[in-house]
Amino acid sequence: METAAMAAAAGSAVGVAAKAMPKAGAAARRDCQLASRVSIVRDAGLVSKAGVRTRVSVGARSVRVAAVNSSSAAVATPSVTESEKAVSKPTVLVAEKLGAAGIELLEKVAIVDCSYNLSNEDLCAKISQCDALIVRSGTKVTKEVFEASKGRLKVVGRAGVGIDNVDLQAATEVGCLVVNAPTANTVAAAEHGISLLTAMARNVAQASASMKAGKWQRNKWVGVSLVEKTLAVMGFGKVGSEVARRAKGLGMHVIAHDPYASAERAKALGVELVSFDEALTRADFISLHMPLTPTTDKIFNDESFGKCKKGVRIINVARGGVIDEPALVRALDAGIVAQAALDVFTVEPPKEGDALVNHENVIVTPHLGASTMEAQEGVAVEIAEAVAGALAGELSATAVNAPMVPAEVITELAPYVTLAERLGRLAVQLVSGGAGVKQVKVVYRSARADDDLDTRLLRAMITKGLIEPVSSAFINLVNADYVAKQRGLKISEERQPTDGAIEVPLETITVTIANVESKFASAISEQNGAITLEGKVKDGVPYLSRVGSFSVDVSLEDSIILCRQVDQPGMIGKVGSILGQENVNISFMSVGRKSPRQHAVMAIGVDEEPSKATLQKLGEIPAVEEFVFLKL
Ligand SMILES: NC(=O)c1ccc[n+]([C@@H]2O[C@H](COP(=O)([O-])OP(=O)(O)OC[C@H]3O[C@@H](n4cnc5c(N)ncnc54)[C@H](O)[C@@H]3O)[C@@H](O)[C@H]2O)c1
Ligand SMILES: O=C(O)[C@H](O)COP(=O)(O)O
Repeated sequence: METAAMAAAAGSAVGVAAKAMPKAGAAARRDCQLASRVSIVRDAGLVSKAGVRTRVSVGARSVRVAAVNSSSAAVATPSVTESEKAVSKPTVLVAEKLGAAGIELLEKVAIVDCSYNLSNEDLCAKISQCDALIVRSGTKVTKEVFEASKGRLKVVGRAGVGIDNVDLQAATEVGCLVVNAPTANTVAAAEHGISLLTAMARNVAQASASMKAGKWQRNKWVGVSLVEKTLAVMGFGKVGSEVARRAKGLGMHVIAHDPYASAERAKALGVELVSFDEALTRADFISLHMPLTPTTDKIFNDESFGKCKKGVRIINVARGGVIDEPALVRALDAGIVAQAALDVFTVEPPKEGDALVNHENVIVTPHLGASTMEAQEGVAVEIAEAVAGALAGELSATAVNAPMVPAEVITELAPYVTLAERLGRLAVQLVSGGAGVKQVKVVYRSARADDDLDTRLLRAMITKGLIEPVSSAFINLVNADYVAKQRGLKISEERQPTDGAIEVPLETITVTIANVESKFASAISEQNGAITLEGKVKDGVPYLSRVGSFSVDVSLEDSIILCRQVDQPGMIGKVGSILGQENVNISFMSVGRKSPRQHAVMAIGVDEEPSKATLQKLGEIPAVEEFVFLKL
């Protein structure tokens, strides 16, 4: 159950249980989590009794057989037996060519539909049948695509680094996790940068073309040397630092500009970090390796070219959009930029007759930076593992739009995550009428230092618990804060230090909802005037420990009835016999009172939902002052 909540928090496969898992590498780790994965489907209607969980059909979500497109470039149509086996597998749409090793890995856990070159219209038509989508840089995953998925799409995998072709905001809004493959093509991109640098300096492309045209122009294609020249690496991240390392090997002086780079890492590579302007004024060669962001959009423009050394040479294997392309044409024509070597373009492919592509001092490649056999196999495996992991309920290490929560934190917090969701779920059911829930305060009592307790998962799950029972929203770690904000729900968190053992992450979690009325008045605390529920974890099981001002002790595994009564002998028997008459099994019962024979709150865990008539009979017991049934 814990993992069900966490999987949902991770934005992963709610309603998706992948049964056949591979046994090797990271996939084998997932195999060990089979039980957890099965529990993932609980939110989608899993029946759970006595610790035995069974997958039940939840409409179209649980039964999926490949809806394969006969026009697909690669289609694996399952045989009848395979289809049967595949019944509970998620569907992954691979929309751009992916290495075979990645496809094989995915096929072990999913129905894989490889449909390349889909138009936006075709992608939108297909996407509502898919749990995951894998793309490279050629597919625009727009808001329209997320809307067309109608909530089914849970993961977008970008088989590469740049995620500028994915609308992250739209993904986050619908709770779709976006993961990328940030490392496997680093060396390929760096090598391509160096290829372009050397090819440009020695006019390799032009000389080759001229010779193939029957010419022998030894004087025309005299190049420039690299040794002792200054190379400015703009963006000293993974690719940039690999380019720097290689350029040092060519005898170049390497400087770098990167507002976020570590000076120590630069020093270790013998690279001097400089300002943007200094990089421009000192460089003989400029190699671009920053992401395309609102800040870097057209950062190379008339003004910046104007600051460059006359005759500078530019290499771009990052993103076309970081260069104002008409400004580069002007700088080339003016001789400010002597040459440019470009792998990436603002619009890909560029329009026919594009002035930059056709400029005589420009060499071009069609976005080939990541295109080596080795990189593509690596990227395919990296993204397949990330997508399969996300579908299996793991929090991904390469998530782009969700906070990273280390695996050990997830394991340790598992029962608290369940507790958090259930407290939220119970608290919202206690609200009556009117204004709605706007202000929620969560108090964590813990002996841990602030930086030793990551509460993001807990907050997301409280949000899930608060919102899901009263709306059609699907909440997970990806979109919890966004959805809360959209709904005007303000969740504040407070840490209260205790003297307890630091081995225990949390002693209690308290959820309070202020400025609302309650359908169970005793849930309003005398202390703060707000609906107040406190919970704790005992032996790995979440418990409700306080309702309003009353202490209770009831495990949060089943639905509960809260009942305020005048404390007197025989109450437990009366309640028990009314529930027993309707065959409602009581799993747990506790009575909290402030003093004998005064008001008391009875919390009763029930395996079945009592009928209205039965609840009414409880209410008719003379000593019962109020009661409420809360569903978990
Ligand atoms: N042509 C290709 O096929 C190809 C292949 C791989 C990567 N790329 C692109 O190369 C770029 C770098 O990839 P990476 O894997 O090294 O990413 P990375 O995140 O490791 O590095 C990017 C670096 O740019 C820095 N940066 C951010 N804003 C900056 C700014 N305004 N000025 C200077 N630096 C800034 C960041 O601090 C970071 O260090 C990305 O745009 C990626 O999409 C292209
Ligand atoms: O960002 C990247 O990883 C590169 O631009 C590679 O893109 P590609 O996967 O489309 O080759």
